[in-house]
Formats: sequence, structure tokens, C-alpha cells
Amino acid sequence: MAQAHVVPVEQHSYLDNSMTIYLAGIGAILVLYHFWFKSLRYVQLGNKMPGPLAIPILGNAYMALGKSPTDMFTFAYNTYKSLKADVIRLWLGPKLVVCLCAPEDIEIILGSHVHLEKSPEYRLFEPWLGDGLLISKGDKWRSHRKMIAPTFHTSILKSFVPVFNRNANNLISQFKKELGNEFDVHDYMSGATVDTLLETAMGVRKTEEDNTGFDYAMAVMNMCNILHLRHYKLWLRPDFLFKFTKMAGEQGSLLNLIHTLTRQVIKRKKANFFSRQSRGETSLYEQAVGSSKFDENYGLVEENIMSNYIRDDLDDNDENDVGEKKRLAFLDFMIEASQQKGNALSDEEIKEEVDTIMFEGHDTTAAASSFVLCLLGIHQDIQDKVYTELKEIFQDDMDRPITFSDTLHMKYLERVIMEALRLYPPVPIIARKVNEDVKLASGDYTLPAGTTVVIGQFIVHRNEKYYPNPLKFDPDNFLPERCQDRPYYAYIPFSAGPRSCVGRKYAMLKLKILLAGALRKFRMISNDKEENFKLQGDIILKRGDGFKIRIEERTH
Ligand code: HEM
Repeated sequence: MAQAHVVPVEQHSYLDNSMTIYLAGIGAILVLYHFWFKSLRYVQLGNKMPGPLAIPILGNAYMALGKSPTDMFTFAYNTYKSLKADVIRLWLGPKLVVCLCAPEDIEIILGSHVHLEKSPEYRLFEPWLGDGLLISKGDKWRSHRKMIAPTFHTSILKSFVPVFNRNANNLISQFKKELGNEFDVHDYMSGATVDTLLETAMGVRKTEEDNTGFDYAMAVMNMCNILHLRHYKLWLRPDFLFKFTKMAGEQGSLLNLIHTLTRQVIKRKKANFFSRQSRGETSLYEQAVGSSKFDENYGLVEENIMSNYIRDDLDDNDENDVGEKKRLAFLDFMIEASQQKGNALSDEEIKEEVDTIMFEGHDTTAAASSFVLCLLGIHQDIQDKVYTELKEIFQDDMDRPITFSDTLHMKYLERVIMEALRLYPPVPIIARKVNEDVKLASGDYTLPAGTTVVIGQFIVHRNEKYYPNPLKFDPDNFLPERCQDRPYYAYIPFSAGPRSCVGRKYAMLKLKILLAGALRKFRMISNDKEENFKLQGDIILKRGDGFKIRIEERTH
């Protein structure tokens, strides 16, 4: 028996020798590759920038090993703080990633009409969003952006105010069931957000059409979860591995449900459009396009998110409710846009844009509103000021529907929302790919063509150069006089420049109505401390420890 395991001496040394030669060969190739790689101009330019220790072949990828999403977020932020640099390079294998944290560098990228291409990481969204606004590039992005921007015109947003009110009332009924309990408020904000989007983006009510609306809303939420997981679990990113997982099957069914409903609704809405057209009816979209002026950034000129961001020429005419029948959804407007001369939007492209709005509008707003409620639960003095402002607006009638004009008087609540978006920007980083060399302004650095640029809004929002007491939750950071003293690119929760968020006015209006609706009825309570928040920033910034609060009914 023992003899069977004995390897003859000559054979053993032969194996040893060939293994040694083999390993030495691999080692030599790796060493040659390492020196060749280091000699590349791309690599030399990258290595001029400060960054954490990179090891051969893997670069900095080893730093992510074994870290949970919350560990990873804290680790990335601490690495930035220890390096004390506004430009940080990372090597993910041979790929150069540069994180920009100085407003003057951020402006070079976000303010440009050249560096508009998203980084390859965004391809994870493709099966759901296709080539919609978030991902598309070049002329397609430009023409779609121009067509879609007017659908966010104030006159159209105003028509959504009753939907937002109904949504706020639903939220209040649900909150009542949680009186006295500690609960995760994000679940409710997510549900409320997806319901409103379903109605404002697609014109579908959750209670209508059997369970279809409900199933669709659940599918959107579950798809967001899958995308989050694929983002931070690196091994789930490559499609060739992902397709063997159970999750890939789930994704397939969810997308089938989402895309089938979107296609059905497009078909129905298109028929409605032709019947309206035959009756000679004009819609808000035509009026919006007629009265819209665009800036060179493909945004509406009226859009200015600071302070008076929501005021425009229609503000004094408070026609909130255009009537259930007349109210149209983004989808209706896109169908109209697709029929106008010079536009060519196929049904598939309309589907991609509606899906994009459902995705972009959902998780971002749910996270923002959840952060606001948790922060107000912690900072009771600030919550009292919000409530005093609401009392001044609504006097003794805290039940009446909130009008568009009311939202213009919610100045303090607006500052609270903006401050929450500063400290906890729902989109904590943005990534772009530069296709040509870019000289930076903050130091003698050049980003070589092909670099993935990461814009760190979470970091720039916490820079004491622009926010004197950066970790303090202080809504007065958004008093007009303080805003004036800051560079524009030091506050970018909605990004900035040509590719900034097209839905920011929608988001602010909706947040104000939803939050004011809840805050007039309930006091938020939390014993947490902000420094104990376990932040998790895979795609959307969230609290990994859950958005736990308690609520108390107000007796006025
Ligand atoms: C608090 C809420 C929101 C925040 C913080 C936010 C933030 C952002 C940011 C940072 C971007 C740029 C992303 C990038 O370049 O990778 C973006 C893009 C976009 N957002 Fe929002 N967003 C919010 C709400 C919304 C809503 C409600 C909608 C639609 C109803 C929306 C629609 C879009 C679209 C379509 C884009 C792509 C624009 C383009 O590439 O031209 N967003 N958003």
C-alpha cells in the first residue's frame, strides 16, 4: 500500500524542475509586464497624482477585499481624509480611476460639453434602462435631453400637485399604524415615491388595473435592490458570472414585468394621443415647449435650484389642479414630443426614457426624504422651526391640501432639504470617462484619455473651506448670503452642468409636499446620533443600519 504513494526520485526532481521553470516563466512575464506597464505615459501621468499604495497587477483593488458596503464607504472616506488631497488616483488592475474633490476640477468635468460620457460601470443599468437619458451619449443624449427637459416645466409640475397631496395623505394613513413603534421609515418613503412616479411618469394608479400597478412598483423596488447588490459585490458584476446566479433569473422576470407594462401603457397612451389630436386638443406640453427657453446646458432657463429655484413666470397663477382628466403623465408628453416635426422617438426609446425616470426618480427621492425625517428626529430644535413655518402657512387648517404657492413659502423646509442633501447626497459619487487628456486646475496634474473620473460630491460637501462647521447639520448654510460666498460646484447633489439632474425641480416640489404633509401631522423622534449612522454608498447613499425613527401624533 505504502509503495503506491512513492514517487521515483528521478520523476520527482523532473516534476520539481518543470514546475520551477514554469513558475519562473510566469514570474518573469509578470515582472516584464509590470515594468512595461509602469513605462506607459498613461501610467506615469496617473502615478504623479497622490493615492494609496498600489500593488503590482491588482493595483488598489485589494483594498476592497472582505469589506462590507458600510465598511467600504467609511474606509474610502477615511482614506481621503488621511491623504488630505483634492485629487486621488486609484488603480483597479490596469484601470486608472481618479477622484476629484476640488470644485475647480469638478467644474472642468461637469461643466464641459465634451466630457459627457458615463463610465463603463453604468452598463449594469442597461438591461433595464436600455440607452435612456442616464446612459446614452452623443447626439442621441443631446436630442432626447432637449425633448424631455420641457416635460419638467413648472406648468406641468404644478399639474402633479394633487397627486403629491394624495400621496402624502396615503403616507399619513400608513404612519398612523406605526404610532409608538420604532420603524424603518425608508420602506414607507420608497413605497410613496414609487406610487407617485407610477402616476406622474406613466399615468397608472396603483389601485387601478387590478394588481398591475402594485406588481410594477414592487418590481421597480426589487430591481433597484439587485442593482445595489451587483454594485458592491464585485463578483456579481461580470455578466458571464452573473448569468449563472439565481438573481439573474429574478432580474429576468422583473424586467419582463416592468417592460411588458411599460409597452402596454405606451400603446394605450398613444391611442389616447391620436384621439386627443383628432379632437384638436392642445396640451400643457405644447404650451411648455412654446414658453421654454433653454440654456447651453440643455436645461430650462427657469431652473435655478438655489433659493428661488422653483419660482417662474407662472408662480403667481396658482392653478394647481388642471383636473383629473386633463392631467397627463411624462409618458403622454414624450408621445407628443415624438410626434413633433424633427423629433424621432421610437416606442422603444420612449420606453427607455420612462424606465429611466422611474429608476432615477425613485431611490434618490426615497433616500433624501428618509434622511430628512431622521435628521429632524435628531435635531428637535430644527424640527420646531419647520413646524412653526408650517403653522404660519396653514394657520389652523393643517388638513387642507398643500398648494403650489404654499411650497414657495416653505423657505426653511427648503433649507432643511438642501442641508440634508449636502451631508447625505443620495447620489454620493458620479463617474465619467474622459476621452481626451484633461489638465486639472487644482494642481499640476493631467488626466490621461481613458481615465474614469469620479466626482466626490459627498467629499466636497464636507469640505471646511466651503462649510465652516462641515459636519454640523445647519440649514442656515443655505441662507442666500452664505450661498453667494461659495463656488457653484461646491454644492452638487443634483450634479451640475449639461448632464445635471433633469428631475430636480420635480424632486424638490415632491419632497416639500410629502414632507410638509407628514410633518404637519407628526413629530419625528430619534435618539440616534449622526456620527453613528452606518453609511452605505453603493449606487444610492443609504443608512446600512436602517432609517429608524419613532413618530408622535401632533395635537396642534
Ligand atoms: C433628491 C432627488 C434626486 C437627486 C439627489 C438626483 C440626483 C441626480 C444626479 C446626481 C444625476 C447625475 C447622475 C450622473 O451623472 O451619473 C441625476 C441625473 C438624472 N436624474 Fe436625478 N436626482 C433626483 C431625483 C430625480 C427625479 C425625481 C427624476 C425624475 C422624475 C430624476 C431624473 C434624472 C434623470 C433622467 C437623470 C439623467 C440626466 C441626464 O443624463 O441627462 N432625478 N440625478
